[in-house]
Amino acid sequence: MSRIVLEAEERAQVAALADEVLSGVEVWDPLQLVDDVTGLAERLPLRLREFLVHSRISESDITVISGLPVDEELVPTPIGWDLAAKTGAGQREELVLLLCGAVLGDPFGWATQQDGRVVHDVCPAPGMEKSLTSASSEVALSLHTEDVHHPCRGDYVSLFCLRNPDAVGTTFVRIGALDLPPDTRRTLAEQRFRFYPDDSHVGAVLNALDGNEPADARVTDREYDPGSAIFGPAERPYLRFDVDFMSGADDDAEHAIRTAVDCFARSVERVVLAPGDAVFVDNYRVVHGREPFVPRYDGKDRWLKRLNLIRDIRRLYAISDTRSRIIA
Ligand SMILES: NC(=[NH2+])NCCC[C@H](N)C(=O)O
Ligand SMILES: O=C(O)CCC(=O)C(=O)O
Ligand SMILES: [Fe+2]
Repeated sequence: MSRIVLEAEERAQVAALADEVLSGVEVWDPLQLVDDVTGLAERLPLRLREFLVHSRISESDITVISGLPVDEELVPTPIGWDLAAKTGAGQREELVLLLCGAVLGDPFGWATQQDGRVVHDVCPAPGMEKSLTSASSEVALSLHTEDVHHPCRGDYVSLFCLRNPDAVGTTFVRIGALDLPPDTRRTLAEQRFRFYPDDSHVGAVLNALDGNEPADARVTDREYDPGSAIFGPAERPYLRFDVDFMSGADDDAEHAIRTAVDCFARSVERVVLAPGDAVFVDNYRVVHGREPFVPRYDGKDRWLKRLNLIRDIRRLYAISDTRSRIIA
């Protein structure tokens, strides 16, 4: 994990940049700003930019910025992402995340997720306590690759912490730390797996199931080509994994999934994000999840902003028929 802690002066510089940009926009819409943030990010503190560029080039597994500005008069935590969207809660924080993220990659979103927004809210929602989505609380969010089903899933998933009063941990397994038996590793590297949209993708799954069925019971409106769970350079491989939304083609492949899950449990690390911390998780090198917690619904709940980043937005344009940052 690589970490930078901003000095007070650097924090003030980021806040001033964000305030200046915000004062020039009439209606806050991150999608309108997204073409500009890469240029604006040139005005972040030099030490921060150098740190992020180095992270990108070295493929740092987990990159943390501490000491980013969070509004001292931050509004209460919205009760669910849809309320956050409706009220426009945490706009300056969305912009701060966009500015930092733009140094690592190009921001994009999903038409099927959180109403097609570019910046998401991660906060607990009533009725979702035991769901398999980021709005859950009482159950652990299993270790996953973000948006495991899609070839254009993010190179990074980034999380900016606005509140975390109960010190709930975000969990990680770095593929470099995984001690997989050789035969399991070999099986995972074969194209014997299918990956499905997770339950946060509304409309991507035709029959919403209750989460207890095997992943391949999720009948969808598109074909899911078999792929491998481990791929890329042998000396520095990539991982694609979400036990809740993948299936193996045969008994051996299913067994490899279960063995990998057991190995994850032995290599899991945790980071407790504090307000002002942003983490950029390399979505090819690391699976991430979250510990369970008790939701409050009193305005003081844990609250993160989330942003997906792809290293080159053209990978997305190339498989689309419109030039959009929102994957249909
Ligand atoms: N194993 C899982 N629960 N995967 C889904 C992860 C949560 C999903 N990314 C969301 O935004 O809600
Ligand atoms: O809440 C967290 O710490 C992680 C949530 C997560 O995995 C996500 O929002 O994709
Ligand atoms: Fe996630």
